[in-house]
Amino acid sequence: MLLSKSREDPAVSVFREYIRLKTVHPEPDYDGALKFLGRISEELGLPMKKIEVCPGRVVAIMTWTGTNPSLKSVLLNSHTDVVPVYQEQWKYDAFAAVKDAEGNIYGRGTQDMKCVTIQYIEAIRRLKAAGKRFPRTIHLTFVPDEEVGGHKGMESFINHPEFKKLNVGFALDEGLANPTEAFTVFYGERNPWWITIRCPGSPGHGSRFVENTAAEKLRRIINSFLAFREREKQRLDTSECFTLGDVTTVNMTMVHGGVAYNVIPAEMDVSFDLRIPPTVDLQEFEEQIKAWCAEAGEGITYEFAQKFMQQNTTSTEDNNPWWKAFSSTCKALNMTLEKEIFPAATDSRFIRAVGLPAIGFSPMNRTPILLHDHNEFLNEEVFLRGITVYERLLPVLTAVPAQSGEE
Ligand code: MET
Ligand SMILES: [Zn+2]
Ligand SMILES: [Zn+2]
Repeated sequence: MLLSKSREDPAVSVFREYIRLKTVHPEPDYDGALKFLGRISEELGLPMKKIEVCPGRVVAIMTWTGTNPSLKSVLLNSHTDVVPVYQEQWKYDAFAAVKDAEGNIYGRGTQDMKCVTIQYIEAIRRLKAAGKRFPRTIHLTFVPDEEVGGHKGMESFINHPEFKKLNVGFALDEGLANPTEAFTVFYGERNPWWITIRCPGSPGHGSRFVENTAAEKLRRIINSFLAFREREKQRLDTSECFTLGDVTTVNMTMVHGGVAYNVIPAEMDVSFDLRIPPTVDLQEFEEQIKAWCAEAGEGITYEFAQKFMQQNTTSTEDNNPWWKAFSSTCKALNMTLEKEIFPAATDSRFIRAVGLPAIGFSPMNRTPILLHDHNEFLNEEVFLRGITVYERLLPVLTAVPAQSGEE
């Protein structure tokens, strides 16, 4: 036991230390994360800037200045927060970073996305130790609140003057594990729409056939949305080439209404989580929602809690120098890439929304997709291989020749 512990790669120990920080919602220990990152910045000899983009919400930026700092930079983004756990469903404490005999490290954030944060850091540690310098500057950004929508995190930061100062040319952010030998890369995302539909109706005594009730309208709304859900599911199930990112998902996630068993309510509300691929015409889609509301009865209104409207995707053509740099390095490492639309949402959507290219990539092959799930884990060998991947990617990405518009 002692022997195996003493043999652990120091990068794995740093990863496990980071997993132990409870940056978990609803009250993430962001101070703990900033302290940890501050120490790393000293170890690496890279300056770290802290920008409070909203009260209590700090973005940390570590910078490795290039030999030609007027060129656009490469951004390595990661979020520091993680989603809550159902501890009773876990094999081990979700914040203990237990490593089992096979080298699987268990913990919330092992896949989403504390692995990537430490892989960036450890790749840079190795490159610095080898005395390397690169033409383009590398910025590492560590952002809060991705898991609660990014409003007080990347969405605020992207509009901050400090973000403009970074002069970003290309960004890497998180992706997903892949259970096969291949690695998945994401060049776009589905748009999250969170909608609540309010169905007003005539109230009355629970013993009567009242006309125009909220519940009848609610039922029609639910039927329309869930029938559409079924059609989209069919489309995914019957297609050879579609992945989840290519169809629209609809899930009914909340229902509210009613005051007593025997009072017909004056209003009932239903909420849906919709994820819409970038190929869908969003105006048309909203018209469809309006039509469902109109068909379901009088007075129905809707409201969005989240309505992302940007549909930019990042080029994965070989004539794009960033993609070429990324994909040719992966090829040289004998990695097979599967290009997909990200089925959920990440901070990349804010980066792409301001017109910058961003690739979602977490180098985890031979790994089941367990983000947000019980017993999230990552094998230490897969983790260590990922460091090597970034160690190879960074010199190539930071040596992409100046493009037109760059001096
Ligand atoms: N990453 C989380 C998700 O996809 C939160 C993003 S906000 C839509 O649900
Ligand atoms: Zn994530
Ligand atoms: Zn997540």
